[in-house]
Amino acid sequence: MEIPFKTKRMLNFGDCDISGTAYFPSYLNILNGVNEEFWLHLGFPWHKIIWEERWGTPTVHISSDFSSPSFFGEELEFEVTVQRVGRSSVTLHHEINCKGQKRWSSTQVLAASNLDEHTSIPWPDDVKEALLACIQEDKT
Ligand SMILES: CC(C)(COP(=O)(O)OP(=O)(O)OC[C@H]1O[C@@H](n2cnc3c(N)ncnc32)[C@H](O)[C@@H]1OP(=O)(O)O)[C@@H](O)C(=O)NCCC(=O)NCCSC(=O)c1ccc(O)cc1
Repeated sequence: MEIPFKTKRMLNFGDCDISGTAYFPSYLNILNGVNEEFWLHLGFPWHKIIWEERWGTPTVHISSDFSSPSFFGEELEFEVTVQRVGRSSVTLHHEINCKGQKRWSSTQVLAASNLDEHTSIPWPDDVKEALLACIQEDKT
């Protein structure tokens, strides 16, 4: 996986208001799709960990700053940086740019959670190792 993880998303009709300006609830849904893709590339696809292993990564904190508007038909570039790995949490930072301009950013904390008991669990060893490798290998 490229570190930091990068991917792109086009702003579709359903992501925007009637003026064609991106709508922030859609941004969060798009961001969740980017997270899902990040976990897939990390080696832990959500359909496997949720259905086969019964743990997930619910968001316990998220904050966002929106600096410039985005519009219908634009392609947003997402960059995901792992900032911190705790016992059961990981802090991800997302930078979202388009055409060389910063559009928004978000800092998000996910916590590994047992999906039957709804309590946090320590990261499985291989997951923690993969997350820590993202910090160590990030040269930016
Ligand atoms: C995740 C929880 C089960 C964890 O509860 P607890 O067992 O009491 O956890 P802890 O207090 O141990 O906290 C776990 C870690 O998160 C950290 N944490 C908890 N809250 C916060 C906040 N607000 N900020 C920062 N860090 C936090 C905490 O410091 C722990 O970090 P470590 O030291 O690294 O272990 C519980 O907080 C919860 O269910 N919260 C609600 C989550 C939710 O509804 N999120 C919104 C939408 S759901 C969602 O996004 C999603 C659901 C399912 C999926 O598979 C994927 C995504």
